[in-house]
Amino acid sequence: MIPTLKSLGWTPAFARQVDLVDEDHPVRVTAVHRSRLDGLSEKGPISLSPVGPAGMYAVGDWVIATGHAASEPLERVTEITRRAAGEDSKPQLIAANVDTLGIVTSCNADFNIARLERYLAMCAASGCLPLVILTKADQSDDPASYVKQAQKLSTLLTAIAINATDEEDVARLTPWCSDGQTLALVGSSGVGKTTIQNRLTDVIDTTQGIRADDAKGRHTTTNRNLRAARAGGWLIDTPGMRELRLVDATTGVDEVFADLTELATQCKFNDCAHQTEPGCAVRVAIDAGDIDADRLERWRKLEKENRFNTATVGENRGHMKRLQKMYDEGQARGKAKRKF
Ligand SMILES: Nc1nc2c(ncn2[C@@H]2O[C@H](COP(=O)(O)OP(=O)(O)OP(=O)(O)O)[C@@H](O)[C@H]2O)c(=O)[nH]1
Ligand SMILES: [Zn+2]
Repeated sequence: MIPTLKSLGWTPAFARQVDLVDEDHPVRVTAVHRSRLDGLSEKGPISLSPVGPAGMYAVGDWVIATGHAASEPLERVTEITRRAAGEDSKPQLIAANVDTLGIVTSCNADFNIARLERYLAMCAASGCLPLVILTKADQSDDPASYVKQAQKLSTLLTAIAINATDEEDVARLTPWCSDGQTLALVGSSGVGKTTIQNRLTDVIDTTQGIRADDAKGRHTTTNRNLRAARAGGWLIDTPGMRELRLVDATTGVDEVFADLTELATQCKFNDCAHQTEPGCAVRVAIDAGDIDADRLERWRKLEKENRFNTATVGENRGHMKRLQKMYDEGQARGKAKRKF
């Protein structure tokens, strides 16, 4: 089935970035290879050559195709990044334009508030809406208590308890993957991500390919990374998606711990560490039982980790920027005709 632009997730936020002329048409990136992009447009699957290093694109990006040349990615609505594997901390793009981040955990020992907060901070930094999916509800005596605990973490999030092996239960997730909506799932191994994805999409065999036209002839592209949901939306599932770490989430941490950051503004000292300082509003709230001391500890830990990650990533980003500038200067070809 050939999708429409709207069903691919094209919105006014992207439309207003470009003036389409002649043969130009928007393409959603479905896979990023070393020197080639797979995409899907109103005309069907297409293979594109990137305008710069392939690393500047992510699954879910929108580009403008002129023939088989891709423009640089249009400005993203959301952006999920992580630190690359190993100890160097280059930020790595995982996915773009994901509307909802499904944070999957189970109604059992996997359920862990600190981990949820970490994912929520990352979600807030990416710009996605958080959806907490509590699986294995069928194996818990009291799934509602897990929903309650998760819901307490943020008014922005929706928490749902399901049995991921039950078709009807999983169907409750369709509002987040219908009408061109893009959903991505994160969570520990074994919590049920694959089970959910297979029920939301028709393609069980993830290696199944679709045919695509290419300048060099016909070849096979796989739709493994951006999978069509039965309900009319999309699921992003990339290897990187499965192993996310907190990066550049300063705003995210502040958002998840808004109650604490708000309180901290009332401390007597600007640089209050909320330990033994006089006039500490946070300690007063803890002593009064309004705030959990553990929560303060988790906040400290996340802030510290995030500060460290952001510093090293920032250094790398400067390097990436210089590299990009070189590419930009060398290649004026096939760029999107942006209005601004
Ligand atoms: N009873 C029950 N079993 C579930 C549920 N969700 C997942 N499972 C089972 O848990 C096992 C692991 O599920 P997966 O979907 O493979 O988990 P995953 O998150 O994709 O794991 P990774 O691929 O390792 O990241 C499978 O045997 C599922 O059938 C649930 O809600 N209820
Ligand atoms: Zn304080």
